[in-house]
Amino acid sequence: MSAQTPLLTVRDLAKHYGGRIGCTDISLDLWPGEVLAIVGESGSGKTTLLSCLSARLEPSAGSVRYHMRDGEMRNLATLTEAERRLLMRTDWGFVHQNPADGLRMRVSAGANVGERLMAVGQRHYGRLREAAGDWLARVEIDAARIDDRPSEFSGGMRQRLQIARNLVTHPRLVFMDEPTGGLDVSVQARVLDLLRALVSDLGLSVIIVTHDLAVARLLSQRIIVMKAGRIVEEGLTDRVLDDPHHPYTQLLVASIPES
Ligand SMILES: Nc1ncnc2c1ncn2[C@@H]1O[C@H](COP(=O)(O)OP(=O)(O)OP(=O)(O)O)[C@@H](O)[C@H]1O
Repeated sequence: MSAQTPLLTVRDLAKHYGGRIGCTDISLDLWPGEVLAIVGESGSGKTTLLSCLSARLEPSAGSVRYHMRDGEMRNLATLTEAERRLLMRTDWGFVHQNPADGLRMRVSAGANVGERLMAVGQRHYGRLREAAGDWLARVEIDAARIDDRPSEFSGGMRQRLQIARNLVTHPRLVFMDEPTGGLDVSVQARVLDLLRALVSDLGLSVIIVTHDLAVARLLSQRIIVMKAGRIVEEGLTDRVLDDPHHPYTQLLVASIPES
């Protein structure tokens, strides 16, 4: 794929809930290998935007186009349900804040990872198990736990398992919704380190929603700041956080506790 072609192109996107604005006037490009953070206070439209970008919610106006593996730029609104599901199971990942939303809690850790591979046609039991074992190791879960269910895992382990389940198919684009939001602070740091290493090793493109500017600083190269459904500022993460131009961003940055 040409480095000159964006992976995702968003133009004049809006989502309304009745008379209420979810998000509006959103235009952006995501480039291959780029990590983009969407930040803003509660109710600013982050989740609405992420849902529209990941084809979970139909926009009220505007377009989201994705550069498919075959090179075609497709408007997500024109995908068939089968095409959309295939994208979600293969080329895309989605890491939820609550691991239970992205895992099957009553099947083993190994099966949680293997299942995504089966969806792309891998059938050989030995190879599925080997790949699952490799991925558990990559997310620092002891191989001896492969037959345990996620319901027997700690919160941090569950989140690492959810990450493994998402990455096993080598997606090109991973959406993340507050991936460390539900974890204890001490556990957050380890999951963040792991995410950062995996994103860089695999050259992933990521769109991450977070209200935590420290998470945005650690993971993202570019940031968009949302307020009342609109983008009020965007730019390179270090620039936006070190030299915020919009008064709202200045307020957000000022509210980070000094560490
Ligand atoms: N299903 C819905 N029905 C009606 N209004 C909604 C719905 N979902 C979101 N909204 C409204 O859209 C706006 C944006 O909400 P959204 O959940 O996208 O914000 P957010 O930035 O993700 O907030 P949080 O950080 O609290 O998750 C809010 O005014 C919200 O009340």
